[in-house]
Amino acid sequence: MKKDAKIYIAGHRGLVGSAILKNLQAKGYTNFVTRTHKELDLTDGAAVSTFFATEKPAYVFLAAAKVGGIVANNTYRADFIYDNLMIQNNVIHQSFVHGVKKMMFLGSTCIYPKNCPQPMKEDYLLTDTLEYTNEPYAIAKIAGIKMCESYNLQYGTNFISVMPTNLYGPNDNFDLEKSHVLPALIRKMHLGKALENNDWDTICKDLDRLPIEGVNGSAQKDVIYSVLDKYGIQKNGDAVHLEIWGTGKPMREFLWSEDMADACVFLMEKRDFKDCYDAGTKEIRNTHINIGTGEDISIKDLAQVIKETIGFKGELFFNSNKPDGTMKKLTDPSKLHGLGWKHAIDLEEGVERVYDWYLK
Ligand SMILES: NC(=O)C1=CN([C@@H]2O[C@H](COP(=O)(O)OP(=O)(O)OC[C@H]3O[C@@H](n4cnc5c(N)ncnc54)[C@H](OP(=O)(O)O)[C@@H]3O)[C@@H](O)[C@H]2O)C=CC1
Ligand SMILES: C[C@H]1O[C@H](OP(=O)(O)OP(=O)(O)OC[C@H]2O[C@@H](n3cnc4c(=O)[nH]c(N)nc43)[C@H](O)[C@@H]2O)[C@@H](O)[C@@H](O)C1=O
Repeated sequence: MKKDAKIYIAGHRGLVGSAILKNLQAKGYTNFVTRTHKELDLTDGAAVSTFFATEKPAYVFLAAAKVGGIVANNTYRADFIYDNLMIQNNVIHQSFVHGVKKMMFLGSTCIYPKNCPQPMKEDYLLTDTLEYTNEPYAIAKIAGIKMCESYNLQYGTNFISVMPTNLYGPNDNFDLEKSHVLPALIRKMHLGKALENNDWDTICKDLDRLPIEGVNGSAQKDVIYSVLDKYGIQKNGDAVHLEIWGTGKPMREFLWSEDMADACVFLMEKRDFKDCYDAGTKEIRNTHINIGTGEDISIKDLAQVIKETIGFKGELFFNSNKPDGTMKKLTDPSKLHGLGWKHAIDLEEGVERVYDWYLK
């Protein structure tokens, strides 16, 4: 990529898209085109076609998607499959029509089977059935990989796909019902700590409940107690109890979003679709690449790390009425490591950084 080449980052305000933009800027790239969801709805085929015809980007990072945690995926199943298929179909197809030099499609490690051998190699795609909670999202992501691969084979395009593990960092979604586990636990424990300190100012700021002075009245406090209760944060006497969804036993692998962005830019600069050609078998194999750390942690232990970082002293309880999802999904990142890239930020440091960001 030349430093002045026109680069479209779809989803530039999101967790990953914002980190990709920052990474490219730091590396000296200068020519960006961006649109918010409001300015360009990527599910609208005609609007996407007009956008590509007008802007003619040379490179595209497809980091826009309908994204959410386990409950959001399981609840809004139709939205997750429809929005994601439409967004990626439109962006991939228009990238072909308008001669984009290289496009990167972002998938997810939920493309791998529910009971996949661990750690998960790229080879294990489409070898067994998927985890039910995010099956619609995963099927859209698998379609994205196969769409890139098929356009490359039929039309000679250069579209590459990456499959990131669970990500976290600045500009994440902290919605307590729809977000992923790491931002959800940061926010819940931040609120839990404020509740054990009777810090109503912090609670109100966090819940966007204004005017702040009003909460000293007991009626307002009751409202706040019921909001916190809905999110699994309760006060019994002086003790605060905080709900963790599921059994706490599932294992997850977490990657700092800025490391993820660095890996994306690294691969965009270094990797082409033709690199997937296996000279031995004369086949195109594994057209996607895992992006992960190769290390995982149980949800229970993750909760402990966040608890210690934030300084929340209350008790954690596990609600097994909420889904666990897949019990383990650890990537095998050896293909990426073999190309010369490895992550830099470990989980403890990342949790500290994202909590600092959240406080600011
Ligand atoms: N977060 C994670 O843990 C993981 C994410 N991924 C994948 O990485 C990619 C980026 O995810 P992440 O950054 O977390 O997601 P975010 O939810 O943080 O950001 C998604 C972005 O997509 C944009 N967007 C959503 N729908 C539309 C639409 N219909 N039209 C235009 N823009 C739209 C949003 O725009 P706006 O800001 O304007 O609303 C937002 O900027 C996705 O493909 C996701 O599937 C994969 C594995 C894990
Ligand atoms: C990245 C990946 O993310 C999704 O899959 P997931 O990893 O299962 O998502 P998650 O982060 O929401 O949950 C991880 C684990 O954590 C537990 N858990 C505890 N307490 C909370 C909690 O408070 N919130 C959430 N969300 N989970 C919690 C939760 O029960 C589960 O066992 C995909 O749908 C799909 O989007 C995808 O690709």
